[in-house]
Amino acid sequence: MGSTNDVLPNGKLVELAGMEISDEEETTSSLTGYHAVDIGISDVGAVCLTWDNLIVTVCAAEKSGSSRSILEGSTGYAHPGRILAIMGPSGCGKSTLLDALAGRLASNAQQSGRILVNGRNQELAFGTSAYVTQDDRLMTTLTVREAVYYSAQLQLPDTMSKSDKWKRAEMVIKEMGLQSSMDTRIGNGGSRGLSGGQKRRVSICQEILTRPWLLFMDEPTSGLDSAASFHVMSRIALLARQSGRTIVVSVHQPSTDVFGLFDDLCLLAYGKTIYFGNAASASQFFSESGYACPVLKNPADHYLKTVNKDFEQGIEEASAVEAIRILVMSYYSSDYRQKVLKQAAELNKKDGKLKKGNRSGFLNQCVVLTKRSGMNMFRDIGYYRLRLAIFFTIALTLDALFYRIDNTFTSIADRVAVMLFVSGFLTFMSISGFPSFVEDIKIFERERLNGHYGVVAYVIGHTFSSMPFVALVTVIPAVTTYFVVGLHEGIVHFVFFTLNLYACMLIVESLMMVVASIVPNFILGIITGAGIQGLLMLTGGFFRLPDELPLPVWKFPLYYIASAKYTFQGFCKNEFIGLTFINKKEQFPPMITGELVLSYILEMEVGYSKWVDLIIVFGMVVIYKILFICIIKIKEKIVPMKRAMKRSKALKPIKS
Ligand SMILES: Nc1ncnc2c1ncn2[C@@H]1O[C@H](COP(=O)(O)OP(=O)(O)OP(=O)(O)O)[C@@H](O)[C@H]1O
Repeated sequence: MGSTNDVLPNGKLVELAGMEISDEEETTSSLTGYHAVDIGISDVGAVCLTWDNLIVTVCAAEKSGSSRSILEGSTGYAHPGRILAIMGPSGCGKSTLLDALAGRLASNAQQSGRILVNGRNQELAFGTSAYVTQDDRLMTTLTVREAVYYSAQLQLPDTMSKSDKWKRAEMVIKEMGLQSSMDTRIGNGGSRGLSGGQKRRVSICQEILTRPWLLFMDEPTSGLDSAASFHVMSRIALLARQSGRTIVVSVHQPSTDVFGLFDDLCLLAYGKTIYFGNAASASQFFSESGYACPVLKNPADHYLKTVNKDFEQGIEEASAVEAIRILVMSYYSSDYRQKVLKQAAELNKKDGKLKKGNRSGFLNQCVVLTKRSGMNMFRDIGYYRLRLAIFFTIALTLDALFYRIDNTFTSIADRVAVMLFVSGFLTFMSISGFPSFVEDIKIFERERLNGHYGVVAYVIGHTFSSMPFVALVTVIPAVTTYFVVGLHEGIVHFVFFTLNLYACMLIVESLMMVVASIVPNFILGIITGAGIQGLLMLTGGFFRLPDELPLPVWKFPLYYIASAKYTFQGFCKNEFIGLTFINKKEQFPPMITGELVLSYILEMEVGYSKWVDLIIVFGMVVIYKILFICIIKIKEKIVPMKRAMKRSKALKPIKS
């Protein structure tokens, strides 16, 4: 069986995955006798992670309030310079353990027990650790080179030159064996690009760029063949051993070679700890417990097969249940567990505040995010290109239906219809960009949690990158419609019409951003966003005139905060003020001015200029952006606070 010692014989110069590790970089731990880089916690950022009696439960059925146990009192540690592998059958709680350690448990999960980082109860989110999650949230329109290089620009400090960032990006791409796919787009279901295993490696590239001191990886080898798995894991092993990084990985089915790269092993079965300790000693533990690994069999396969009861029935299932029971009991009464407790206690003595890595500056992040987001919007057909084509087609249809409207009484209804359609329906259709935006938000959440950049930089990047595209989907329909339909003549009127339409688009975009921050699911988000839009349009003062709106709720405050009120009002003021309409039917007066149409027929507030309406709408855009930032910040503050409260409760002495 491969072991750490096979790979890194003490006192020898060894070659691992093409790179050298010298004996000077290794010392032997006084406690367990293994080879690890002895890192002085206070000098550098090395991270010792320990956890004690970690219990995680989730609400099984929210109404009944019953909960299900996912982790049942896990105790262990992750040591600088070593790889800890978490193994176990599917659904045994590997990801849950990683999430709990990384401070990322789902909101319906309850956690108790103690997690200490360098001997302290401190949070692990936002830049203090990196986490390669199981789902690869990548910008699918970018090539491998672009994705990793943008990541390098976002994460690596400004003191590093651009060429060095390029070199680092290329180096990690090569380390992950992606050099032949450098210029392939990542792709997704619609546009085929990289394979699942290649995407996995791009995710890893992005997280190891900065050489994080603590790295969590959920199934880093899923989708990879055994050779690729070995190469990927050996690079990660090298990262741990050469520079004292602490690495925790969950793995499903490692080959013998890959298993040989693990230093420590946490073997779980249905939430219970079967074994924790030196990976190489697991074989001995299984033998001592009566489940010896047959000769020439992959030990990882043997361990997993022994404790998997998912596919067994009757007597076989009972034997797996029995094996789990015996192994759990055997482990809890063994020296292996005593060693773990001792090692964890030793690691907890090393007191050190967690340091955030030195990252790229705010301005640089804004510029890089603007460029990256702009490129994504340009390449993603769903973001703006399809919308532009549809808006153009609709603009042509408006031309055909309202071609050169005249100045008669009947044109009043025509003009109102055009204004309503433009301010209502065209902007309503801006919701169609929401799915692309939700994908964007998911990437933001991953990168934000890993501390790549902050929410303000993201909002600035997204806003600036979208502005030219929004301008394009505004100007093209505006030019196509305005003159052919024959709306109010004059360049100033046209400019106002275009600016107001631009503001309409921006406000829907900003509103949808807020919706996405609360409902980050594109089907639920579209329903919610469309509902809010519909509500704001209905109360905007056209479908029911302002004086007819029920006073509570619909008039105060909805009518006054509905952007549709100001956009529609702005369009109508721009259109009607200064025009006179001629009557050709005898029962009506011979003419009526646009001002009278606004104040008596449409009951609009004509006491102030259309420019004020426009400024109010732009002000609302800013308010929505600030609201988005606040929601993200509040979520970021409240979730860790809740966890800290749960943890401090759990810090009460644990009964043995
Ligand atoms: N937030 C949650 N709410 C409800 N159930 C959950 C939650 N998180 C995890 N679980 C359940 O806990 C169990 C363990 O899940 P987890 O993802 O940790 O397993 P795993 O060992 O990583 O599985 P796999 O190897 O298949 O990824 C599963 O049955 C899962 O359905």
